[in-house]
Amino acid sequence: MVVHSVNFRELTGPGGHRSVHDVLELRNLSKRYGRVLAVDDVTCAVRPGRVTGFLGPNGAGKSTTMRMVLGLDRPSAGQVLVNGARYRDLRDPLRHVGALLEGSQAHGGRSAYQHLRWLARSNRVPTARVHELLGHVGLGDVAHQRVGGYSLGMRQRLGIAAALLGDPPVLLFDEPTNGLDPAGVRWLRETLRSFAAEGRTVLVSSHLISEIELTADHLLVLARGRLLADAPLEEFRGTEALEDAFLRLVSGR
Ligand SMILES: Nc1ncnc2c1ncn2[C@@H]1O[C@H](COP(=O)(O)OP(=O)(O)OP(=O)(O)O)[C@@H](O)[C@H]1O
Repeated sequence: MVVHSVNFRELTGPGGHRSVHDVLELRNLSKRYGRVLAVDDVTCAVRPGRVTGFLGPNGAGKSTTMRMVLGLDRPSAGQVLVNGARYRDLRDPLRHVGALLEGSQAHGGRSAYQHLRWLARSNRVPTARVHELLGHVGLGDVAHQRVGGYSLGMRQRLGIAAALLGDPPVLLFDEPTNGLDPAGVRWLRETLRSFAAEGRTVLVSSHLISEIELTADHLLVLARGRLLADAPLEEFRGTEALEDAFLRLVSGR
C-alpha cells in the first residue's frame, strides 16, 4: 500500500478555530470501577507543540483516562478540560479533539467513505475533506470497499482519518501503531511529529518504548492509576535507556 507523506496544512480544514492555547488539562481525575481504582487523582496538563507519550503497564489506566477525556467514561472525581471547556460542552467536538481509541471502529458493513462522510456530516465538516483524507492515509483505492474486509492496519488508518476529520487542535491516539506495517509506523511517527510542529496537542499511548523514544518530546507515566512522571523525555531518560528508566520507575525499584 502506498502511503503519502502528508502536510496536513494542505488539506481543507474547517479552519478558523485553532488556538495556540489548546491545552488538555486533567484535574484531580479519578475513576473507580467497583474495587478497582483505575485512575487515581491524576493532575497534569498536556501541552501544544509537542508529542506527549503516555506510558504505563497493562491496566495502568491509560485507556480509561483517554475515554474520560472524550466523555465516554464519567470521572468518579475531578475533571478534564479541553481548552478550558468540558468535552460534552464543546460544539462540534470532532473539531476540537480527534481520537483513535482501541476498539473504536466503523460498522463492518459500511465503506470507509460512508463512515467518514457520516462523521463529517454530523460535525459540519465539508465532504471534500473526506476524499482528501482517504488518499492521505493510503485508503484511496479501497475507500468504497466494506470495512469488514479490511486488515487491522487498514482499520487503523481509517481510525486515524476519522481522528483528523475535524482538523482538531487536540489529538489522542491509543496504541496507534497496532497492526501497522513498518512503512505505516514510520508514516504515523512523521504524522504525529508534524502535528506537534503545527502547534497541536498530541497525546499518544504505546507499549512500544522504542517507538515512543523516536516520537515523543514529553512523557507521562502512569502505573496502577497514579501519575509517576510528567517530564521531558530527555530529562526522564537521563543517561539510561528509556526502557530501563521506565521499567525501574514502574517496578518501584
Ligand atoms: N469498563 C470497565 N469495567 C471494569 N473495570 C475496568 C473497565 N475498564 C477498565 N477497567 C479496569 O481499569 C484498570 C485500567 O484499565 P485501562 O484499560 O484503562 O488500562 P490501560 O493502561 O489502558 O491498559 P492496557 O495497556 O492493557 O491497554 C484495569 O484494572 C481494568 O481492568
